[in-house]
Amino acid sequence: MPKTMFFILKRDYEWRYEWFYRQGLTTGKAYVLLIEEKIGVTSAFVGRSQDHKITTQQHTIMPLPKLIAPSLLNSDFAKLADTAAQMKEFIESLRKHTDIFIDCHLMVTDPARWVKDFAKAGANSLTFHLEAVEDPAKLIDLIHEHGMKAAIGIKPKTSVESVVPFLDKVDMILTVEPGFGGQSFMTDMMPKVEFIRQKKPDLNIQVDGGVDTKNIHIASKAGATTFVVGSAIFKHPGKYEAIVNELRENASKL
Ligand SMILES: O=C(CO)[C@@H](O)[C@H](O)COP(=O)(O)O
Repeated sequence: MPKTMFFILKRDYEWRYEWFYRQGLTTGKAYVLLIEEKIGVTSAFVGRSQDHKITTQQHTIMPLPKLIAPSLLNSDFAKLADTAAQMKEFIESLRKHTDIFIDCHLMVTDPARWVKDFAKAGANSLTFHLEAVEDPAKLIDLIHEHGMKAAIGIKPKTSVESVVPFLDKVDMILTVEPGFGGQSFMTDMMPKVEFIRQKKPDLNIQVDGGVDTKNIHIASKAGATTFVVGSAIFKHPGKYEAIVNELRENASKL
């Protein structure tokens, strides 16, 4: 029996076509019907023709949420931990008080050395720098084996193409020069975000460095979904919640 050809037109970040085939159905010309965006939910109607009769199915595609990730690097807490070992202890003590998702950005030369310790300490995700490891795929597997998500950070001068082989296995972070907070937001890094978003419409892409209420929409429009924010939050003691809410609101304004 010939095949039926389907395709889905999804408008989450960019219009994109997914072609897939099903065995055993009549070959027909596929139609894409209206995409509806209602209350942040995109519905794709997949049309197909079979024996010259068009039927449709509605698929609901939830766009990725926009997440604010406060970075403790530039906060009073950070004074407690200026080495990976101290950071591990800090995570252990933090974990006793909260079940919040903790993403540890390991700006260290031998991240593999810390995987087991940070998993035991209660980290949910480890971000390592592509520039710091010989075999990123092996480290990603090690992080996954310890029950954590894996993310790759790349420095401004590192080409975005260098992470393409790993995009199926990680979240992604694009960052300023690693190691310290308070740097300026790098608008010229946004084409990297757009490049990855085009390749991976459903990948969580983090932007880190100088993000604040005035520029977060730039990163969001480029396709970022998680925003690492340090100074813009922690330089306003007592106003954290209001700032995080404003960040989240501005990230959603596209
Ligand atoms: O993690 C890094 C650099 O490695 C910093 O970019 C911060 O964590 C974010 O700091 P701010 O720029 O928001 O102060």
